Amino acid sequence: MSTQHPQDVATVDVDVIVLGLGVGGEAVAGNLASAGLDVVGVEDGLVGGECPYWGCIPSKAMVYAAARARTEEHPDWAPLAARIRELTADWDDTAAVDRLVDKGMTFVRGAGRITGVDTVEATGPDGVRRFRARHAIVVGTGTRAFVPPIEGLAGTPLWTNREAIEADEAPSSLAVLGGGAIGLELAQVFTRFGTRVTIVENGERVLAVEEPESSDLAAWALGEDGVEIHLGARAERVAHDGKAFTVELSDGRSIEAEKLLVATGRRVDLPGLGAEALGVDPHAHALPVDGQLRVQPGGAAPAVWAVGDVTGQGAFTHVAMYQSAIVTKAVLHAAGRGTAGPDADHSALPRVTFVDPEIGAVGLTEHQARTAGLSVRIGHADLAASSRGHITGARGFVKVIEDVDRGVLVGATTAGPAGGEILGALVVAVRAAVPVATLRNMMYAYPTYHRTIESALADLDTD
Ligand SMILES: Cc1cc2nc3c(=O)[nH]c(=O)nc-3n(C[C@H](O)[C@H](O)[C@H](O)COP(=O)(O)OP(=O)(O)OC[C@H]3O[C@@H](n4cnc5c(N)ncnc54)[C@H](O)[C@@H]3O)c2cc1C
Ligand SMILES: NC(=O)c1ccc[n+]([C@@H]2O[C@H](COP(=O)([O-])OP(=O)(O)OC[C@H]3O[C@@H](n4cnc5c(N)ncnc54)[C@H](O)[C@@H]3O)[C@@H](O)[C@H]2O)c1
Repeated sequence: MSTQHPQDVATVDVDVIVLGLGVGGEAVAGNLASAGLDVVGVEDGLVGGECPYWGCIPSKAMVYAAARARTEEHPDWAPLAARIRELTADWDDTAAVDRLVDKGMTFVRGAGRITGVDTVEATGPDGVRRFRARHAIVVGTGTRAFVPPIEGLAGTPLWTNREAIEADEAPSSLAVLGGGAIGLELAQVFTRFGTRVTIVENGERVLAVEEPESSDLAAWALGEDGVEIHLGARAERVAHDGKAFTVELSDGRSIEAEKLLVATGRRVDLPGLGAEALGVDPHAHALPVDGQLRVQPGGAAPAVWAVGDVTGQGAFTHVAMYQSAIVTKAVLHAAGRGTAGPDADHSALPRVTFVDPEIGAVGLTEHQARTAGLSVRIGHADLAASSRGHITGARGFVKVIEDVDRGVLVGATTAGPAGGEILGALVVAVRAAVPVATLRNMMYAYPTYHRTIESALADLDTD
């Protein structure tokens, strides 16, 4: 550990400082270093962020293994735990750091904090280091699991997504707080490995950000797998006696479980990253950005860009990746290299919740479209009524939302086997504003699940 005093540390001038090297920051830092800029990247945890180590990649490996486990009499967790250790390189980011360093980036392990419109201070194992950016600071600090202030919860050995992903064995029982994407995906994984799972969801339905039909399907599917779901119930008190948790609910019931997974949403840490130094309200839910993803504190815009979850435009890896290309171009332009690129367009945001059956969605839900004041027509079709659904007995549906004034789709849901894959067609339809008339005058291969899109489009007439 260095014994230097922070005030003795000289400030090093660089072209760009990237704060947080998760999905978004890693891509921007790599791109800019490859383009020849002098880039310093500051990362407190693992380079790559949540997605490869505790998010998308290991959780989808779990989903994949759980689909097979469902058909086995005595599913074994050990091979899955080994597979996850392999996929995450045992939670080691050496290869990712080396990739960035090979591109010319200077890597600093430590917690970074913005101290001025162009300065960052990083505190890590090697002490304090200070940097000043000639062209840009890029913030990609992501989100952390939010643990609600429930009596007795703090200080217990609770699980967030991280401990759930790192689990060496499936517990005998698991209580899950929160019926969002994380809670649902992990609940289904563990129940399929023999864990008795109970979900406690504050709201009136699970997966509340999606269509009510999606909530019903997800609740039905998890119920079929044996998951118990308590809706409209708040956890009021939590206790841990050294062996198991007791969760007391607002409706008077209580749940006992060996483990407790808290999946009640995620939060950005604006005070922690020093957002106040930019003139941003540290209590805001995200960094406010313009179309070029430049931070907009309200007054004069500093040369600071944001990428990924911290922008509040959708907490998905594909959002961070999409935004990283826009930020790369914008920073290169600010550095006098190349032309300005187009603004980000988040209107056709795809989401896939990887429960079985998968629930894909893009753009607006029916409720969002109506709230936005659009003149709306809805088309709905059951997968079971399609030829392929008839053959396989699969459950699911396609729902499309038309903006009648423009004659285009503004949102859609594709739920069923491969729902996330079928979604692709409707992401194109929404993003490219393909006229509904054209979508109706095309062929859908027989007998596929995606033919249900054609049936949903035909159903628009009945609305
Ligand atoms: C269980 C789970 C499953 C998910 N599944 C999917 C999925 O299937 N598909 C999908 O699209 N998305 C999924 N996501 C979401 C996805 O992981 C995130 O959207 C994505 O990781 C966001 O990338 P990011 O770069 O914005 O932030 P992050 O990946 O969170 O990375 C931010 C990085 O910044 C670092 N950092 C933070 N503050 C500082 C600081 N002050 N100084 C230095 N470093 C700092 C952190 O250590 C971290 O490494 C999932 C998330 C979870 C938790
Ligand atoms: N497949 C994917 O792409 C994927 C998978 C996992 C996560 N993610 C991303 O991560 C984000 C966060 O996921 P999440 O599931 O943690 O959050 P979420 O915000 O989607 O869901 C949290 C749920 O917890 C409930 N809740 C809040 N406080 C509660 C309490 N005290 N008791 C009981 N319930 C409570 C909320 O009503 C909500 O339904 C997602 O929105 C998504 O962007 C994506």
